[in-house]
Order: sequence, then C-alpha cells, then structure tokens
Amino acid sequence: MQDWFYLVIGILAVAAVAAVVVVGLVSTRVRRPRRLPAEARADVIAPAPAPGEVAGPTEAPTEAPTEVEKSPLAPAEPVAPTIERPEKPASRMVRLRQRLAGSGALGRGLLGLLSRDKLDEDTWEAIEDLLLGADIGVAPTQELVEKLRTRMRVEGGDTPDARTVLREELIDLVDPAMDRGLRVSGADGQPGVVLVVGVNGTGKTTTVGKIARILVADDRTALLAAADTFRAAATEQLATWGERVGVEVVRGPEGGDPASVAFEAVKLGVERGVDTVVVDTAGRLQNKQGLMDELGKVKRVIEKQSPVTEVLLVLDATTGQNGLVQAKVFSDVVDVTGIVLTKLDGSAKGGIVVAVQRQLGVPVKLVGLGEGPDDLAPFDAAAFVDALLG
Ligand SMILES: Nc1nc2c(ncn2[C@@H]2O[C@H](COP(=O)(O)OP(=O)(O)OP(=O)(O)O)[C@@H](O)[C@H]2O)c(=O)[nH]1
Repeated sequence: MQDWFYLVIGILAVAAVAAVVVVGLVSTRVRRPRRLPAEARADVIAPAPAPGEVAGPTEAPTEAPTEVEKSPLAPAEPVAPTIERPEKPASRMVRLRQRLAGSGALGRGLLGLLSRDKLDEDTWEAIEDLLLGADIGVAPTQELVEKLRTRMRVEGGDTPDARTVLREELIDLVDPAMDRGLRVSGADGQPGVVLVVGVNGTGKTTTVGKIARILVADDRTALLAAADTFRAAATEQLATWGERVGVEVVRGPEGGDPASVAFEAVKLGVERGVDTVVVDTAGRLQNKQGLMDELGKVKRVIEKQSPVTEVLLVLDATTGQNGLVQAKVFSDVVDVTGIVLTKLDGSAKGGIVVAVQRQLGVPVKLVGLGEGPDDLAPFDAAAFVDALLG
C-alpha cells in the first residue's frame, strides 16, 4: 500500500514539473517581440532630426558615427545667416517696366484712338471712357481730353504725332515737378523716422521690408519697428525681412501697445545713431475711430524722441475708388507725406496714380510692382508714362 502511495505521489510530481515547463515555453513564445520591418523600426527608434538637419537614411551607419550622430541631442552647427545685397533702387523702374503690362493697355488704347485719321466725337468719347475706366478720375480726364483736343487740332497739321502729344500730356498730368524724394534722414544727427500706415492687406509689412532693402542698398543703417502688434505673423514676417539684409527689428509682446514699440525703436535708433528707423503699423480700418486715434498716438509718442520725417500711406492699386476713400481718412489723422502704390503689377488701373495725388496733394513716391524682395521702385513720372505707352 505504501509503495502505491509513493508511486502516485511521484507520478503527480513529474506531471507538475512537466506542466510548469510547458507553460513557461508557451508564455516565452507569446512575449517575444515581433520583428519589425526595417522601415517601421527606423520610425520607432531613430530620433527626429534636429532643426536644420536633414533626415538621413535609416540603415545602420557602416562607418564610425560622428559626434553629432552619436548624440541626437547635440545642437546643430550654427549656420551664419547669409546677408543679401539688395538691388540698387535707381534702375528698378526700368527693370520692372514689363510688369505694368496691365496698365500698358491704357496707353496702347489711347494711342490707337488718337492715331485715327479722323478724330470725331465718338473717338473722343472712347478716349474719355478709357481714361475713366483706368481710374484717373473725372476732373483729370476732362482736363486731359481738353488739352489733347486743342493740341491735336492746333499741332495736327498733316501728320499729328499722337504719341509725342500724348506722352507730354500724360507726364504733365502725373506731375514731374512733385518732390518724390524719401525723407529718410533726420536733422542734427537724429535718425530719419519713416512711419508706414494703411489698411490691412495693402502690403504695409512687405513694403517696410522692401524699404529696408532700399536703405541697405544705399549704404544706410536702419532699424525696423514691428508696431503691428495685432498680428503676430506680421512681426515674424518683418523679422524675416530684417534678417535677410542684416537689419535689426524691434518688437513687443503680441497685442502690446504699438506706440511703446515705436517709442523703443526710435529711442534705440537715436542711441545707436542709425540713419533711419522705419515703423510698421497695424492695418486699421478707417471706420474705427479708436484705432485711428491710436495711430495719432504712435506718431506723438515717437516725436518725444525724434521727429517723424516721412509718413508713407500704402495703398493697393487694385482697390480703385475705395482706396481713395481710405487715403482721405488716413490723411486726416496723420500728415501723409508720400504714397506707396502697391500691386500696380496686378492692376490695369494705373490712372490711380493721378487720382490719388490729386485727392491728397501728395506725391506717389514708391510703387510696388511684384512680390519679389526688390520689386519696389522709386516712382518716376516719365518712366511710368513710357511704360504705359510701351
Ligand atoms: N503683386 C504684388 N503683391 C504685393 C505687392 N506688395 C505686397 N504684395 C502682397 O500683398 C500681400 C499682403 O501684404 P502684407 O505686407 O502682409 O500686407 P499688410 O498691409 O502688412 O497686412 P496687415 O499686416 O494685415 O496689415 C502679400 O501677399 C504681399 O506679398 C506688390 O507690389 N505686388
């Protein structure tokens, strides 16, 4: 009986050990990680490339790793920013001439009509319509047509030179006598202060960046003030413009007081003795009196440091009559001293140059002729008319 008892115990013990071994083997199989395909392994294991680094191949390196590769946290080698050399402004209008193709249709249309053998009433009416359609405005259109009528009648003779007459009269209308120089220098060693204003989306920030390039091209030192604190992206945008030409940008906290940013920038400009401080402002809707008052405040606060030498109003050439309404409101708040007409490359309405100058009695000083960094040109009446006439 005892033998039987020991035999049963022995069999049970052997069975228990066998069960433990089997369970152990099975669980080891279940827990062993699946082999991942090479690509998936790389996604999981490889560190994300550091900023500025280019993600390389994921295979194991065949050579000894470099210091940077050994430590994925090692900072990327600082890359010295490349400072660009902007184009000198003098030749820009000529280079950008073909961008006025839209407005060129006006010149070609007028020339075609004036060159007709017979200048009858229908032709003069068509000329008037062309001028009005190009946003020159009613009074300037009537003046021009009157002068053209007189000259074509008096000088007509056998072979009236329509092109010469038209060119002279258009240049006269655009007014070559206006002083279009940018006032970028201050008196008594103070910096010149250029305040750039206008409705949002007209191209103010872009224009400030382009003006910085003009100043650098003319070997002037400059400082930019990102006083458009309403739109964080505007500050970033300006910082990028500044970096590209090595011009410092003074910025404030998002939503902060624009007047304080402008004040700090001009103060720094005075301390450093820079030639020019250019101040970008927020795009303000003309019907928001509070915002317009704020613009007046920006100017007053700047002038505690140094006088504002130029107030540039940026207008989008494609907005036509609406742009003129904006222009009037801005000129009531700050003394606008010059106009920057942007997006003239995308407009068939070059006549707005004449209309806005008449409306404000202030010259167009710069024209935007594209989105390229150096597509801002000093305005020249004769070059503009020549571009219109093709
Ligand atoms: N085609 C063309 N586009 C231009 C010109 N000037 C500016 N732009 C474009 O107009 C758009 C608006 O320019 P921004 O400089 O951001 O306008 P903003 O007035 O500062 O706008 P806010 O910061 O919102 O007030 C951008 O896409 C510019 O590239 C120009 O002369 N021609």
